[in-house]
Amino acid sequence: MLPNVPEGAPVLTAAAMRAAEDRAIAAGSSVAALMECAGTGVAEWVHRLAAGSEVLILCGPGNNGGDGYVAARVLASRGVPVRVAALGEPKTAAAAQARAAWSGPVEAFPGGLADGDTAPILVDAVFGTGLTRAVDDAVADAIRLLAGRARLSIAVDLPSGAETDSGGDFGAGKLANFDGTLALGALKPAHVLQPAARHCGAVRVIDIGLGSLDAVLRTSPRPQIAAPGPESHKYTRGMVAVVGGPMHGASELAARAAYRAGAGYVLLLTGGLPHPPHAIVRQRWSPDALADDRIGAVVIGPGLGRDDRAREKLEAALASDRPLVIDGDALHLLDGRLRGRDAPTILTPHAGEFAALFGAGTGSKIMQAQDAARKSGAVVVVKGADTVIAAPGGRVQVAAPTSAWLSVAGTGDVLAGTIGALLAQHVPPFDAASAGIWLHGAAARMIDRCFLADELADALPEALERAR
Ligand SMILES: NC(=O)C1=CN([C@@H]2O[C@H](COP(=O)(O)OP(=O)(O)OC[C@H]3O[C@@H](n4cnc5c(N)ncnc54)[C@H](O)[C@@H]3O)[C@@H](O)[C@H]2O)[C@@H](O)CC1
Ligand SMILES: [K+]
Repeated sequence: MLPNVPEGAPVLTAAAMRAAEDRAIAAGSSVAALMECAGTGVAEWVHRLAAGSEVLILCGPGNNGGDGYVAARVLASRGVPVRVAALGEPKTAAAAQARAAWSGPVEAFPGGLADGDTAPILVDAVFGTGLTRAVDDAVADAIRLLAGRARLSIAVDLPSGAETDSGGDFGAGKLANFDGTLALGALKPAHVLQPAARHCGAVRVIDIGLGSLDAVLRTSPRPQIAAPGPESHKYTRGMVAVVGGPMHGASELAARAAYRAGAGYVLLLTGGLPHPPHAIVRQRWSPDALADDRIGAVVIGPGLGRDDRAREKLEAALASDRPLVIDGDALHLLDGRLRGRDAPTILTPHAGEFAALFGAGTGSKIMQAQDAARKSGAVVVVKGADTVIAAPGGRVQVAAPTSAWLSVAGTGDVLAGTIGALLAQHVPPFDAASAGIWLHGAAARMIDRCFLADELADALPEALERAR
């Protein structure tokens, strides 16, 4: 049930890590001291997890390899059987010092390891944040093979071959799958962005003495959502209007999710005959349908359609001064029409909708989301297995990876309704988006597999129970 990366944690790029390292050194530390901390921290985790089994540590030529030599020395001093295999001699002074302090043999990697060789515990300290180009095929293949054969595989800082800042895979499909990754000092984008994130396994951060870290990017925190009090009534709990269209199911799901996420009153503007759940108030759409100033948020897009009538509804929603969640079909009709809108606006595109709206951008998903938020003036939620939330002012979060079972029809509609409920309760838009994604992810993890979007909506109250 635990998310596999720490919540609310700073995420630093390779350059930001180097800057933090420089600050620590200026304050009296040294690369060797940081490496000693890192390697000792790795050894402590491995010692605990290895439970006496033999450990094979693969060391690269840079400081990631240096961490590996330190870990080997510390593990051996604690009586753990350790083997070290290295990709050449160390190229940095700190790594050479760590290598010199390792008194055991060093096997050649990958060539020196006999075919079929392995150890129950495999530690990858080949490359970390210093990797700037693709890893040789023979090296990538050997890491993948050894990690696959091991009972437990652990990456030091990053799976070797991961691109630190974009979460890309330098090896183009050759990254090994690890059971765990020990992030040194702080998370990096590759721990949360795909495809690298899925290769990390459970990520834990090791404190290496860098002090407090200031980062623009963080993982989404667990939200704190207050329960209603004695003074609450249906309108203070938040009134959500869902503007529907020809695909009734989608707007029904958004409306249901809004209630399940705590809204006090949900109005579904599609019309039609009454049917369960009767708590959803169904009305026909009219141009002045959004004039009720008790409406705290409008959700538009799920099941809206893309015809002239849909355009007319979107036009009215954009012209209103209500906070808006714009999703699905409505994103396809936007055409840059957000300019000049003062009320809070949240856009929730998936990758395809994002590209259609903002074009095929360059840079990491994080940078593209920040750019889109700046250009549109809206909070932009770029959905996916690595959902990024960006605000126009530059604030940005990545949600912890959640259940891949969310890849089913209707879950996006549930998310739009969930965010709508929080927005209607006057949660600021960035926080509403962040908390909505957290609730949605937590609900998915709780119901586990093969769920219907309706069931996801119905699991939101249990997720809310954990958001206190
Ligand atoms: N930044 C920090 O604060 C700290 C970093 N530490 C460790 O240092 C790592 C970064 O160390 P480095 O910058 O030395 O870099 P790495 O150890 O990640 O790798 C760089 C080395 O690999 C070589 N290299 C790069 N791409 C290659 C390729 N495709 N094929 C073959 N060789 C390649 C480089 O020439 C260099 O020798 C971190 O990931 C972490 O493990 C820790 O030791 C201590 C503190
Ligand atoms: K590594």
